[in-house]
Amino acid sequence: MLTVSRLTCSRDERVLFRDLSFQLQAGEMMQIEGPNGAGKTTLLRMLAGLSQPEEGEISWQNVAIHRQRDLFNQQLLYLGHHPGVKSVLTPFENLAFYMAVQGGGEQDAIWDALAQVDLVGFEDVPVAQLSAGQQRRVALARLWLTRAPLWILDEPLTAIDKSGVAKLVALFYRHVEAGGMILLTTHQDLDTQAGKLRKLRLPGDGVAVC
Ligand SMILES: Nc1ncnc2c1ncn2[C@@H]1O[C@H](COP(=O)(O)OP(=O)(O)OP(=O)(O)O)[C@@H](O)[C@H]1O
Repeated sequence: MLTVSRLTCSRDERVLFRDLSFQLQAGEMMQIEGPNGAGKTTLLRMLAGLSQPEEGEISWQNVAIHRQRDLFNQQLLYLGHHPGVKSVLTPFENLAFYMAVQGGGEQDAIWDALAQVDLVGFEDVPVAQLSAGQQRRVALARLWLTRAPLWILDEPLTAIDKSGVAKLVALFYRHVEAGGMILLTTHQDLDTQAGKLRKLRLPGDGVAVC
């Protein structure tokens, strides 16, 4: 369970959110909504432990995340705006590296992940030579490899074509149905399984609405 207690954040003297509190339980997916500049990325980075809140606390399984940094990082998959893959390596090498960091696994799993994101045939091409959408797909392929229960995904559907989006959204719902947790931002409509998606709106004026 991820617990957010009374988080406050301002940028350039503008309050993005104030006293923000919520819990995300196993089996839940929450979409952070709001206009450009409302603070969605800022909030997700904070929840991933990449920046500190001015006030408030973030806990994972009832322990503050800054007190269990390594454990929290093992339980988390964070995908930010940038693909976060090494551009001189190939898709296969990037995913093999990710598997090794996770503690190893079968090569078949890498081929399966490459197939899921339609990159079979491009596995040996340096990432720098792939299109923007393909580079994004290399990063997203980690979702098929990870064992982390908590996914924090900033605009995961950006630059992805229609069939890719459908596959990803199906994976998101499978992950939460299996007891995982997802916090994500997207400007796309995810209401394919209404009732299973919680929403948090950041209007950008400091008053968030759950
Ligand atoms: N490192 C920073 N220093 C100063 N201001 C920042 C910093 N990062 C973000 N901001 C400001 O904080 C506000 C919120 O930015 P953020 O990227 O969180 O918005 P967002 O809701 O994710 O927007 P978008 O939908 O455009 O991605 C913006 O006004 C931005 O200029």
